[in-house]
Amino acid sequence: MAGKTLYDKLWDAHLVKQRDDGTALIYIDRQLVHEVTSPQAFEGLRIAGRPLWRSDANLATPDHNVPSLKSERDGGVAGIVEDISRIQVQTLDDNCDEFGITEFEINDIRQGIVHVIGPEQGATLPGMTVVCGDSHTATHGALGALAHGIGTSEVEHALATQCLIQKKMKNMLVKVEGELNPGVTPKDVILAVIGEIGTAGGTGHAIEFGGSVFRNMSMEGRMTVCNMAIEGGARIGMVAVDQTTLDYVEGRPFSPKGEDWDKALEYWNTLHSDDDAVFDRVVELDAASIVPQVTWGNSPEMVTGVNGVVPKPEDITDPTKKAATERALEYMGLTGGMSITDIKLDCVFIGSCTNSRIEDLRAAAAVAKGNTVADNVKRVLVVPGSGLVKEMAEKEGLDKIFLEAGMEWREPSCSMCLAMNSDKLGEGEHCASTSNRNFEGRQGFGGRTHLVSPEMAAAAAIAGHFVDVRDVINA
Ligand SMILES: CC(C)[C@H](C(=O)O)[C@@H](O)C(=O)O
Ligand code: SF4
Repeated sequence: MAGKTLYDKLWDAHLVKQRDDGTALIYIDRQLVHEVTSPQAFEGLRIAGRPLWRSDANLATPDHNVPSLKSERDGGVAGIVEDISRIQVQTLDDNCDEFGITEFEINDIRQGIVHVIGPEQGATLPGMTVVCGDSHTATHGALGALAHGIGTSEVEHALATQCLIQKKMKNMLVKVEGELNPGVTPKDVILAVIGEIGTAGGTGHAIEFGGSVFRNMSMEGRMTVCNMAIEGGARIGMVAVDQTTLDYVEGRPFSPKGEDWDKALEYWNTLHSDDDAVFDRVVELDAASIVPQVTWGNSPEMVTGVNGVVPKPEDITDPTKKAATERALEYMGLTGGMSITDIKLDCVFIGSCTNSRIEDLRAAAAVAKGNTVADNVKRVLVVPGSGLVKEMAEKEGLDKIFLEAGMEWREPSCSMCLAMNSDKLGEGEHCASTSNRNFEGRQGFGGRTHLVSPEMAAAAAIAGHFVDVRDVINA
Protein backbone atom coordinates (compact mmCIF):
# COMPACT_ATOMS: atom_id res chain seq x y z
CA MET A 1 0.00 0.00 0.00
CA ALA A 2 1.26 3.46 -0.90
CA GLY A 3 2.12 5.90 1.82
CA LYS A 4 -0.17 8.68 2.93
CA THR A 5 -0.20 12.30 1.92
CA LEU A 6 -0.39 15.01 4.57
CA TYR A 7 -4.04 15.47 3.63
CA ASP A 8 -4.73 11.73 4.03
CA LYS A 9 -3.16 11.80 7.49
CA LEU A 10 -5.14 14.83 8.66
CA TRP A 11 -8.35 13.42 7.21
CA ASP A 12 -7.90 9.99 8.82
CA ALA A 13 -7.12 11.53 12.20
CA HIS A 14 -10.44 13.40 12.20
CA LEU A 15 -12.71 10.85 10.59
CA VAL A 16 -15.69 10.09 12.82
CA LYS A 17 -17.70 8.03 10.36
CA GLN A 18 -17.31 7.06 6.71
CA ARG A 19 -20.45 6.28 4.71
CA ASP A 20 -20.63 4.08 1.60
CA ASP A 21 -21.96 6.98 -0.50
CA GLY A 22 -18.62 8.76 -0.07
CA THR A 23 -19.77 11.22 2.57
CA ALA A 24 -18.03 11.31 5.91
CA LEU A 25 -18.39 12.93 9.27
CA ILE A 26 -15.29 14.89 10.25
CA TYR A 27 -14.43 16.26 13.68
CA ILE A 28 -13.62 19.97 13.78
CA ASP A 29 -11.01 21.19 16.25
CA ARG A 30 -11.32 24.92 15.73
CA GLN A 31 -13.92 27.24 14.31
CA LEU A 32 -13.07 30.88 13.64
CA VAL A 33 -16.01 33.22 13.49
CA HIS A 34 -16.51 36.64 11.90
CA GLU A 35 -19.46 38.99 11.61
CA VAL A 36 -20.49 38.34 8.00
CA THR A 37 -21.28 34.63 7.92
CA SER A 38 -22.30 33.96 11.53
CA PRO A 39 -25.55 35.87 12.30
CA GLN A 40 -27.93 33.34 10.71
CA ALA A 41 -25.99 30.47 12.28
CA PHE A 42 -26.50 31.88 15.77
CA GLU A 43 -30.11 32.68 14.94
CA GLY A 44 -30.64 29.07 13.88
CA LEU A 45 -29.27 27.83 17.19
CA ARG A 46 -31.48 30.25 19.11
CA ILE A 47 -34.60 29.15 17.26
CA ALA A 48 -33.79 25.48 17.84
CA GLY A 49 -32.85 26.15 21.47
CA ARG A 50 -29.50 24.43 20.91
CA PRO A 51 -26.39 25.21 22.93
CA LEU A 52 -22.82 25.04 21.58
CA TRP A 53 -21.10 21.68 21.75
CA ARG A 54 -17.79 23.26 22.83
CA SER A 55 -17.74 27.03 23.14
CA ASP A 56 -13.97 27.05 23.71
CA ALA A 57 -13.36 25.54 20.27
CA ASN A 58 -14.49 28.85 18.78
CA LEU A 59 -12.74 32.17 18.47
CA ALA A 60 -14.34 35.29 17.02
CA THR A 61 -13.25 38.65 15.68
CA PRO A 62 -14.91 41.31 13.57
CA ASP A 63 -12.92 42.16 10.44
CA HIS A 64 -14.93 42.73 7.25
CA ASN A 65 -17.16 45.51 8.53
CA VAL A 66 -14.84 47.27 10.96
CA PRO A 67 -13.60 50.64 9.76
CA SER A 68 -9.87 51.08 9.30
CA LEU A 69 -9.98 54.78 10.22
CA LYS A 70 -9.04 55.42 13.81
CA SER A 71 -11.45 58.34 14.11
CA GLU A 72 -14.32 56.03 13.16
CA ARG A 73 -13.29 53.48 15.80
CA ASP A 74 -12.78 55.80 18.72
CA GLY A 75 -16.44 55.48 19.67
CA GLY A 76 -16.24 51.66 19.56
CA VAL A 77 -19.00 49.77 17.74
CA ALA A 78 -21.47 52.64 18.24
CA GLY A 79 -19.18 54.94 16.26
CA ILE A 80 -19.25 52.86 13.05
CA VAL A 81 -20.82 55.15 10.46
CA GLU A 82 -22.34 52.65 7.99
CA ASP A 83 -25.56 51.22 9.42
CA ILE A 84 -25.12 47.70 8.04
CA SER A 85 -21.53 47.49 9.28
CA ARG A 86 -22.44 48.73 12.75
CA ILE A 87 -25.30 46.25 13.08
CA GLN A 88 -23.14 43.34 11.84
CA VAL A 89 -20.37 44.04 14.35
CA GLN A 90 -22.81 44.65 17.21
CA THR A 91 -24.61 41.41 16.38
CA LEU A 92 -21.34 39.46 16.55
CA ASP A 93 -20.58 41.00 19.97
CA ASP A 94 -24.07 40.11 21.24
CA ASN A 95 -23.95 36.57 19.89
CA CYS A 96 -20.52 35.89 21.38
CA ASP A 97 -21.71 37.18 24.75
CA GLU A 98 -24.84 35.05 24.63
CA PHE A 99 -23.09 31.85 23.55
CA GLY A 100 -19.93 32.30 25.62
CA ILE A 101 -17.46 32.59 22.74
CA THR A 102 -14.15 34.42 23.17
CA GLU A 103 -14.16 37.44 20.89
CA PHE A 104 -11.50 40.06 20.22
CA GLU A 105 -13.75 43.08 19.94
CA ILE A 106 -13.16 46.13 17.79
CA ASN A 107 -10.55 48.01 19.83
CA ASP A 108 -8.96 44.98 21.51
CA ILE A 109 -5.30 44.89 20.43
CA ARG A 110 -5.76 41.22 19.44
CA GLN A 111 -8.53 42.08 16.95
CA GLY A 112 -7.74 41.65 13.28
CA ILE A 113 -8.50 39.74 10.12
CA VAL A 114 -9.63 36.28 11.11
CA HIS A 115 -6.92 34.57 9.02
CA VAL A 116 -4.21 36.69 10.57
CA ILE A 117 -5.24 36.30 14.19
CA GLY A 118 -5.79 32.51 14.15
CA PRO A 119 -2.13 31.63 13.57
CA GLU A 120 -0.91 34.70 15.46
CA GLN A 121 -2.69 33.53 18.61
CA GLY A 122 -1.73 29.88 18.21
CA ALA A 123 -5.48 29.27 17.88
CA THR A 124 -4.75 27.41 14.67
CA LEU A 125 -2.15 24.72 15.17
CA PRO A 126 -0.57 21.94 13.14
CA GLY A 127 -2.75 18.85 12.88
CA MET A 128 -6.00 20.67 13.56
CA THR A 129 -9.11 20.75 11.45
CA VAL A 130 -9.95 24.44 11.13
CA VAL A 131 -13.09 25.91 9.62
CA CYS A 132 -14.52 29.38 9.20
CA GLY A 133 -17.39 30.80 7.22
CA ASP A 134 -14.89 32.30 4.84
CA SER A 135 -13.33 31.04 1.64
CA HIS A 136 -9.80 32.09 2.59
CA THR A 137 -9.65 29.68 5.53
CA ALA A 138 -7.14 27.63 3.54
CA THR A 139 -4.60 30.15 4.87
CA HIS A 140 -4.34 28.10 8.07
CA GLY A 141 -3.17 25.08 6.11
CA ALA A 142 0.23 26.78 6.07
CA LEU A 143 0.66 25.39 9.59
CA GLY A 144 0.06 21.81 8.51
CA ALA A 145 -3.62 22.00 9.42
CA LEU A 146 -6.63 20.81 7.42
CA ALA A 147 -8.44 24.10 6.93
CA HIS A 148 -11.22 25.17 4.62
CA GLY A 149 -14.06 27.60 4.25
CA ILE A 150 -17.66 26.62 4.97
CA GLY A 151 -21.12 28.09 4.39
CA THR A 152 -23.36 29.62 7.04
CA SER A 153 -25.48 26.47 7.54
CA GLU A 154 -22.25 24.56 8.18
CA VAL A 155 -21.16 27.25 10.64
CA GLU A 156 -24.31 26.49 12.59
CA HIS A 157 -23.70 22.74 12.31
CA ALA A 158 -20.12 23.06 13.57
CA LEU A 159 -21.20 25.30 16.45
CA ALA A 160 -23.84 22.77 17.49
CA THR A 161 -21.99 19.48 16.94
CA GLN A 162 -18.27 20.19 16.38
CA CYS A 163 -18.59 17.96 13.31
CA LEU A 164 -19.23 18.47 9.59
CA ILE A 165 -20.31 16.25 6.73
CA GLN A 166 -17.61 16.31 4.05
CA LYS A 167 -16.43 14.40 1.01
CA LYS A 168 -12.78 13.63 0.74
CA MET A 169 -10.99 15.59 -1.97
CA LYS A 170 -8.31 14.33 -4.34
CA ASN A 171 -4.64 14.97 -3.59
CA MET A 172 -2.72 17.52 -5.64
CA LEU A 173 0.91 18.49 -5.24
CA VAL A 174 2.16 21.86 -6.41
CA LYS A 175 5.91 21.55 -6.44
CA VAL A 176 8.20 24.53 -6.89
CA GLU A 177 11.90 23.72 -6.79
CA GLY A 178 14.94 25.95 -7.00
CA GLU A 179 15.59 29.43 -5.72
CA LEU A 180 13.45 32.51 -6.13
CA ASN A 181 15.16 35.55 -7.59
CA PRO A 182 15.50 38.61 -5.32
CA GLY A 183 12.30 40.65 -5.44
CA VAL A 184 10.20 37.57 -6.22
CA THR A 185 7.89 36.82 -3.30
CA PRO A 186 5.45 34.14 -2.10
CA LYS A 187 2.65 36.25 -3.65
CA ASP A 188 4.35 36.01 -7.03
CA VAL A 189 4.72 32.26 -6.60
CA ILE A 190 1.02 31.70 -5.94
CA LEU A 191 -0.04 34.11 -8.70
CA ALA A 192 2.26 32.28 -11.11
CA VAL A 193 0.78 28.95 -9.99
CA ILE A 194 -2.76 30.25 -10.60
CA GLY A 195 -1.64 31.64 -13.96
CA GLU A 196 -0.45 28.12 -14.79
CA ILE A 197 -3.35 25.98 -13.50
CA GLY A 198 -6.20 28.50 -13.90
CA THR A 199 -8.92 29.39 -11.38
CA ALA A 200 -10.50 25.96 -11.80
CA GLY A 201 -7.20 24.04 -11.81
CA GLY A 202 -7.46 22.83 -8.22
CA THR A 203 -11.20 22.09 -8.20
CA GLY A 204 -11.99 19.00 -6.15
CA HIS A 205 -8.43 18.79 -4.84
CA ALA A 206 -6.61 19.53 -1.62
CA ILE A 207 -3.34 21.16 -2.65
CA GLU A 208 -0.09 20.52 -0.84
CA PHE A 209 2.63 23.02 -1.66
CA GLY A 210 5.94 21.17 -1.70
CA GLY A 211 9.48 21.61 -2.92
CA SER A 212 12.45 23.67 -1.81
CA VAL A 213 10.74 27.02 -2.37
CA PHE A 214 8.11 26.30 0.29
CA ARG A 215 10.59 24.57 2.60
CA ASN A 216 12.71 27.72 2.55
CA MET A 217 9.72 30.03 2.93
CA SER A 218 8.75 31.79 6.16
CA MET A 219 5.42 31.02 7.82
CA GLU A 220 4.07 34.38 6.67
CA GLY A 221 4.98 33.48 3.10
CA ARG A 222 3.38 30.05 3.39
CA MET A 223 0.20 31.71 4.65
CA THR A 224 0.18 34.03 1.63
CA VAL A 225 0.47 31.01 -0.66
CA CYS A 226 -2.18 28.85 1.06
CA ASN A 227 -4.49 31.88 1.33
CA MET A 228 -4.91 31.91 -2.44
CA ALA A 229 -5.43 28.15 -2.94
CA ILE A 230 -9.13 28.97 -3.33
CA GLU A 231 -8.27 31.32 -6.19
CA GLY A 232 -6.78 28.28 -7.89
CA GLY A 233 -10.04 26.39 -7.32
CA ALA A 234 -8.95 24.34 -4.27
CA ARG A 235 -10.71 24.81 -0.93
CA ILE A 236 -7.65 23.43 0.87
CA GLY A 237 -3.99 24.48 0.67
CA MET A 238 -1.33 22.99 2.93
CA VAL A 239 2.36 22.97 3.74
CA ALA A 240 4.01 20.17 5.72
CA VAL A 241 5.16 20.78 9.28
CA ASP A 242 8.86 21.47 9.74
CA GLN A 243 11.10 23.40 12.13
CA THR A 244 9.89 26.71 10.67
CA THR A 245 6.33 25.75 11.64
CA LEU A 246 7.31 24.70 15.15
CA ASP A 247 9.37 27.84 15.77
CA TYR A 248 6.42 29.95 14.67
CA VAL A 249 3.89 28.16 16.88
CA GLU A 250 5.96 27.94 20.06
CA GLY A 251 4.99 30.30 22.88
CA ARG A 252 1.82 31.72 21.33
CA PRO A 253 -1.11 32.35 23.70
CA PHE A 254 -3.20 29.31 22.66
CA SER A 255 -0.23 27.00 21.91
CA PRO A 256 0.32 23.99 24.16
CA LYS A 257 2.89 24.41 26.91
CA GLY A 258 5.20 22.09 28.92
CA GLU A 259 4.37 18.41 28.67
CA ASP A 260 1.51 19.11 26.27
CA TRP A 261 3.99 20.79 23.94
CA ASP A 262 6.26 17.73 23.97
CA LYS A 263 3.33 15.44 23.24
CA ALA A 264 2.14 17.70 20.46
CA LEU A 265 5.62 17.74 18.89
CA GLU A 266 5.63 13.98 18.65
CA TYR A 267 2.46 14.08 16.57
CA TRP A 268 3.27 17.22 14.62
CA ASN A 269 6.56 15.77 13.44
CA THR A 270 4.56 13.12 11.53
CA LEU A 271 2.63 15.76 9.58
CA HIS A 272 4.20 15.52 6.14
CA SER A 273 3.46 13.37 3.13
CA ASP A 274 5.22 10.00 3.14
CA ASP A 275 7.96 9.58 0.55
CA ASP A 276 5.92 6.95 -1.28
CA ALA A 277 2.64 8.90 -1.09
CA VAL A 278 0.78 9.13 -4.39
CA PHE A 279 -0.86 12.35 -5.58
CA ASP A 280 -3.69 12.36 -8.09
CA ARG A 281 -2.14 15.34 -9.80
CA VAL A 282 1.29 16.97 -9.69
CA VAL A 283 2.09 20.42 -11.10
CA GLU A 284 5.70 21.55 -11.19
CA LEU A 285 7.11 25.03 -11.58
CA ASP A 286 10.70 26.18 -11.78
CA ALA A 287 11.39 28.85 -9.13
CA ALA A 288 14.00 30.65 -11.22
CA SER A 289 11.49 31.25 -14.02
CA ILE A 290 9.06 33.20 -11.80
CA VAL A 291 9.12 37.01 -12.12
CA PRO A 292 7.07 39.59 -10.17
CA GLN A 293 3.43 39.13 -11.19
CA VAL A 294 0.65 41.61 -11.96
CA THR A 295 -2.96 40.78 -12.80
CA TRP A 296 -4.39 42.73 -15.73
CA GLY A 297 -7.95 41.33 -15.81
CA ASN A 298 -10.92 40.52 -13.59
CA SER A 299 -9.90 37.02 -12.55
CA PRO A 300 -6.74 36.01 -10.67
CA GLU A 301 -5.66 33.77 -13.57
CA MET A 302 -5.44 36.84 -15.81
CA VAL A 303 -1.91 37.43 -14.69
CA THR A 304 1.47 38.01 -16.27
CA GLY A 305 5.00 39.08 -15.40
CA VAL A 306 5.66 42.77 -14.78
CA ASN A 307 7.93 42.65 -17.82
CA GLY A 308 5.03 41.39 -19.96
CA VAL A 309 2.20 42.94 -21.92
CA VAL A 310 -1.58 42.89 -21.66
CA PRO A 311 -2.77 40.11 -24.01
CA LYS A 312 -4.35 40.96 -27.37
CA PRO A 313 -7.73 39.26 -27.84
CA GLU A 314 -7.00 38.83 -31.56
CA ASP A 315 -4.08 36.54 -30.67
CA ILE A 316 -6.34 34.18 -28.70
CA THR A 317 -7.90 31.28 -30.61
CA ASP A 318 -10.14 29.74 -27.92
CA PRO A 319 -13.44 31.65 -28.36
CA THR A 320 -14.39 31.53 -24.66
CA LYS A 321 -10.99 32.83 -23.58
CA LYS A 322 -11.07 35.46 -26.28
CA ALA A 323 -14.48 36.75 -25.17
CA ALA A 324 -13.41 36.75 -21.50
CA THR A 325 -10.27 38.71 -22.39
CA GLU A 326 -12.26 41.27 -24.41
CA ARG A 327 -14.71 41.71 -21.56
CA ALA A 328 -11.89 42.03 -19.01
CA LEU A 329 -9.99 44.61 -21.06
CA GLU A 330 -13.14 46.67 -21.48
CA TYR A 331 -13.85 46.63 -17.75
CA MET A 332 -10.23 47.34 -16.88
CA GLY A 333 -9.92 50.13 -19.45
CA LEU A 334 -6.79 48.54 -20.95
CA THR A 335 -5.67 47.90 -24.51
CA GLY A 336 -4.22 44.60 -25.68
CA GLY A 337 -0.49 44.82 -26.29
CA MET A 338 0.23 47.60 -23.83
CA SER A 339 3.09 47.10 -21.39
CA ILE A 340 2.17 46.26 -17.82
CA THR A 341 4.54 49.02 -16.71
CA ASP A 342 2.40 51.55 -18.61
CA ILE A 343 -0.60 50.92 -16.35
CA LYS A 344 -1.06 54.06 -14.23
CA LEU A 345 -2.43 53.84 -10.72
CA ASP A 346 -4.89 55.98 -8.78
CA CYS A 347 -4.76 54.04 -5.55
CA VAL A 348 -2.63 51.48 -3.73
CA PHE A 349 -3.86 49.07 -1.06
CA ILE A 350 -1.38 47.19 1.12
CA GLY A 351 -3.28 44.84 3.40
CA SER A 352 -5.78 41.90 3.47
CA CYS A 353 -5.40 38.37 4.83
CA THR A 354 -3.04 37.65 1.94
CA ASN A 355 -0.41 40.30 2.71
CA SER A 356 -0.90 42.21 5.97
CA ARG A 357 1.49 40.39 8.28
CA ILE A 358 4.61 41.93 9.70
CA GLU A 359 6.87 40.56 7.01
CA ASP A 360 4.64 42.05 4.28
CA LEU A 361 4.74 45.45 5.96
CA ARG A 362 8.51 45.26 6.38
CA ALA A 363 8.89 44.45 2.70
CA ALA A 364 6.65 47.33 1.63
CA ALA A 365 8.40 49.73 4.02
CA ALA A 366 11.82 48.78 2.69
CA VAL A 367 10.71 49.91 -0.77
CA ALA A 368 8.87 53.02 0.47
CA LYS A 369 11.68 54.24 2.72
CA GLY A 370 12.90 57.69 1.82
CA ASN A 371 10.56 57.94 -1.18
CA THR A 372 7.35 59.84 -1.86
CA VAL A 373 4.08 58.67 -3.37
CA ALA A 374 3.66 59.84 -7.00
CA ASP A 375 1.31 62.78 -7.65
CA ASN A 376 -1.16 60.78 -9.71
CA VAL A 377 -1.67 58.27 -6.89
CA LYS A 378 -4.48 59.75 -4.83
CA ARG A 379 -4.52 57.29 -1.93
CA VAL A 380 -2.24 54.66 -0.46
CA LEU A 381 -3.74 52.66 2.39
CA VAL A 382 -1.48 50.52 4.55
CA VAL A 383 -3.64 48.33 6.75
CA PRO A 384 -2.04 45.90 9.22
CA GLY A 385 -3.80 42.56 9.63
CA SER A 386 -4.15 42.74 13.40
CA GLY A 387 -3.67 45.09 16.32
CA LEU A 388 -0.60 43.07 17.29
CA VAL A 389 0.91 43.38 13.82
CA LYS A 390 0.21 47.12 14.01
CA GLU A 391 1.93 47.39 17.38
CA MET A 392 4.96 45.44 16.17
CA ALA A 393 5.23 47.56 13.02
CA GLU A 394 5.06 50.76 15.06
CA LYS A 395 7.80 49.52 17.39
CA GLU A 396 9.97 49.05 14.32
CA GLY A 397 9.06 52.51 13.03
CA LEU A 398 7.39 51.21 9.87
CA ASP A 399 4.39 53.51 10.39
CA LYS A 400 6.69 56.53 10.17
CA ILE A 401 8.24 55.32 6.94
CA PHE A 402 4.78 54.95 5.37
CA LEU A 403 3.54 58.30 6.69
CA GLU A 404 6.66 60.14 5.55
CA ALA A 405 6.18 58.67 2.08
CA GLY A 406 2.64 60.10 2.00
CA MET A 407 0.81 56.83 2.73
CA GLU A 408 -1.98 56.32 5.26
CA TRP A 409 -1.44 54.08 8.27
CA ARG A 410 -4.72 52.44 9.30
CA GLU A 411 -6.31 50.14 11.89
CA PRO A 412 -6.74 46.35 11.35
CA SER A 413 -9.62 45.54 8.99
CA CYS A 414 -10.34 43.77 5.70
CA SER A 415 -10.49 47.38 4.53
CA MET A 416 -10.28 47.85 0.77
CA CYS A 417 -9.91 44.14 0.05
CA LEU A 418 -13.67 44.17 -0.45
CA ALA A 419 -16.06 47.04 -0.29
CA MET A 420 -17.83 46.07 2.94
CA ASN A 421 -16.70 49.09 4.97
CA SER A 422 -15.88 52.72 4.31
CA ASP A 423 -12.74 51.97 2.24
CA LYS A 424 -13.89 51.81 -1.35
CA LEU A 425 -12.18 52.24 -4.67
CA GLY A 426 -13.77 54.81 -6.98
CA GLU A 427 -15.34 53.98 -10.34
CA GLY A 428 -12.72 53.54 -13.06
CA GLU A 429 -9.81 53.84 -10.60
CA HIS A 430 -6.83 51.52 -10.97
CA CYS A 431 -5.55 50.05 -7.73
CA ALA A 432 -2.38 48.06 -7.08
CA SER A 433 -3.62 45.76 -4.35
CA THR A 434 -1.95 43.09 -2.24
CA SER A 435 -5.28 41.31 -1.76
CA ASN A 436 -6.41 38.10 -3.45
CA ARG A 437 -9.39 38.88 -5.67
CA ASN A 438 -9.69 41.18 -8.67
CA PHE A 439 -13.34 40.48 -9.52
CA GLU A 440 -15.44 43.30 -11.01
CA GLY A 441 -16.51 45.70 -8.30
CA ARG A 442 -14.57 43.81 -5.62
CA GLN A 443 -12.93 46.92 -4.16
CA GLY A 444 -15.80 49.24 -5.03
CA PHE A 445 -18.27 49.74 -7.88
CA GLY A 446 -16.40 50.02 -11.17
CA GLY A 447 -13.01 49.76 -9.41
CA ARG A 448 -10.09 48.16 -11.27
CA THR A 449 -7.92 45.88 -9.17
CA HIS A 450 -4.41 44.68 -10.02
CA LEU A 451 -3.11 41.99 -7.67
CA VAL A 452 0.56 42.26 -6.72
CA SER A 453 3.03 41.63 -3.88
CA PRO A 454 3.61 44.22 -1.11
CA GLU A 455 6.97 45.15 -2.65
CA MET A 456 5.41 45.67 -6.07
CA ALA A 457 2.53 47.69 -4.55
CA ALA A 458 4.91 50.02 -2.71
CA ALA A 459 7.09 50.46 -5.79
CA ALA A 460 4.00 51.26 -7.89
CA ALA A 461 2.88 53.84 -5.33
CA ILE A 462 6.19 55.64 -5.64
CA ALA A 463 6.43 55.45 -9.44
CA GLY A 464 2.72 56.08 -10.15
CA HIS A 465 2.66 53.06 -12.49
CA PHE A 466 3.85 49.47 -12.27
CA VAL A 467 7.59 49.02 -12.16
CA ASP A 468 9.74 45.93 -11.86
CA VAL A 469 10.63 45.86 -8.18
CA ARG A 470 13.80 43.97 -9.08
CA ASP A 471 15.08 47.18 -10.71
CA VAL A 472 14.10 49.19 -7.63
CA ILE A 473 15.88 46.96 -5.15
CA ASN A 474 18.95 46.67 -7.36
CA ALA A 475 19.20 50.44 -7.91
C1 LIG B 1 -17.42 37.71 3.34
C2 LIG B 1 -16.81 36.36 3.15
C3 LIG B 1 -17.89 35.35 3.18
C4 LIG B 1 -15.93 36.29 1.93
C5 LIG B 1 -15.29 34.92 1.73
O1 LIG B 1 -15.90 33.88 1.94
O2 LIG B 1 -14.18 34.83 1.32
C6 LIG B 1 -14.84 37.34 1.98
O3 LIG B 1 -13.98 37.17 3.03
C7 LIG B 1 -14.08 37.39 0.69
O4 LIG B 1 -12.86 37.44 0.72
O5 LIG B 1 -14.73 37.39 -0.37
S1 SF4 C 1 -9.08 40.38 3.90
FE1 SF4 C 1 -10.29 40.11 2.05
S2 SF4 C 1 -10.02 38.01 1.45
FE2 SF4 C 1 -9.40 38.19 3.56
S3 SF4 C 1 -11.16 37.65 4.76
FE3 SF4 C 1 -11.17 39.87 4.52
S4 SF4 C 1 -12.40 40.23 2.70
FE4 SF4 C 1 -11.89 38.06 2.67
